[in-house]
Amino acid sequence: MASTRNLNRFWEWGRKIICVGRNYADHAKELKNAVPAEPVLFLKPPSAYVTEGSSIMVPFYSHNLHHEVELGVVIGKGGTAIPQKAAMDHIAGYALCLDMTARDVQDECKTKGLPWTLAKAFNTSCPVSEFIPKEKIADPGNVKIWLKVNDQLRQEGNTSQMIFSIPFLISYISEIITLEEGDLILTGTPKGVSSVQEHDELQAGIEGIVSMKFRVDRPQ
Ligand SMILES: O=C([O-])CC(=O)C(=O)O
Ligand SMILES: [Mg+2]
Repeated sequence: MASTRNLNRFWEWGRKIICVGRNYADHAKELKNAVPAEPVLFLKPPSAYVTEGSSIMVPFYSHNLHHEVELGVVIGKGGTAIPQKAAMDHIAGYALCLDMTARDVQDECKTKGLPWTLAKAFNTSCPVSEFIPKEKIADPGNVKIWLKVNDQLRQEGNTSQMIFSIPFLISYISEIITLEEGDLILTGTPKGVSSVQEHDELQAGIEGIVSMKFRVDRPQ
């Protein structure tokens, strides 16, 4: 039976957020990481979601919070081991997303060989735009995404630069982690990641499709 829940507010569903790392060679290189032969995956909990009107909070244990602008894919039809040729049928739509990252904490985790949870999964680490129905993006493998901090352009990339395509990612991920309606896949960030401070204003967009604004705050 079709679900009666509204995917327009997919962030309220409490489903998985699966993130792909190092999916743009220029970003892998700027952080001195090898270009991966297989997708790098990590998770954020649904408590990481924040929508426009609320602030991104700097975690109290970090002094180097980075923005990463990414195209998000919202799953409309679940599945396990989805073949690449059927992958696009499982998409309900898209959202512009930020993979907020406590870079100092991530660097420490990398050095110690520890998981990235504290660096990537804290409250407000996943700001999202409004839901973009699938029909509004004819080719998700060719859209321009950008991000400005206080009106200065920091990131600009095209999803055509992804190492692993959206159909490949859906197929690869679903073989390991069953995808469910309402799940979100973050497809990785292009180069230009940088530090944000309390009171900064972040603006990001998918050219011609959507834009969004978030303020950065620090808990008192
Ligand atoms: O922390 C990182 O650089 C990995 C990542 O999320 C990305 O490439 O989007
Ligand atoms: Mg990322």
